[in-house]
Amino acid sequence: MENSEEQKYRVRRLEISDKGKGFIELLQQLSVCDSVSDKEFEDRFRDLSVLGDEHVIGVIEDEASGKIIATGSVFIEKKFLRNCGKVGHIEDVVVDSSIRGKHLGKRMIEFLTEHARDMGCYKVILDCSVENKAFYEKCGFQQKSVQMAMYFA
Ligand SMILES: CC(=O)SCCNC(=O)CCNC(=O)[C@H](O)C(C)(C)COP(=O)(O)OP(=O)(O)OC[C@H]1O[C@@H](n2cnc3c(N)ncnc32)[C@H](O)[C@@H]1OP(=O)(O)O
Repeated sequence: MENSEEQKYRVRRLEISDKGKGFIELLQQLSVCDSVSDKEFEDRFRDLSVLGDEHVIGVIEDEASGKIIATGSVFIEKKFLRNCGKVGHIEDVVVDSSIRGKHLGKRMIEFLTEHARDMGCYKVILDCSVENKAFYEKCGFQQKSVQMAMYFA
């Protein structure tokens, strides 16, 4: 991506005004997220803000349209293992369907993994579908283990 494009599509942290810029609609392209009121959004935003650098949500805003077109999050798990080591967990990565394939997903992953590295994590991990395995490999990840889940709702 050229420098002007890099400037245009820079990753920044989520801001409280981003709900009005299509942030929730973007998340809907990943999973169920259809009834978040303004109050619920603000309450959750404040809950997460208290965590500071321990939980970061990145976004890319399209300056032309003012819409949020990519997002992803990373939270930092503090462990006893690895001599009180830390692990970064990447979640909720999505690029707007109109602009996929232009390396915005990769930029988002770079932002999130760099944050985990800066926070002193010894590794960063994520779960993904088989369809997205090649994308994460291009971002430098390797397949490890098996994903397990138990849903309560
Ligand atoms: C931890 C999680 O959140 S998993 C959930 C991931 N999100 C989703 O599934 C939501 C729907 N999908 C998307 O939003 C997007 O397709 C994403 C986030 C998976 C990828 O974002 P994009 O911006 O389209 O990917 P990007 O352009 O950065 O791709 C980087 C490289 O991976 C490749 N790539 C991207 N997706 C795929 C794929 N599904 N299969 C094979 N290669 C892929 C690209 O061709 C590119 O290769 P290159 O470097 O050789 O040119």
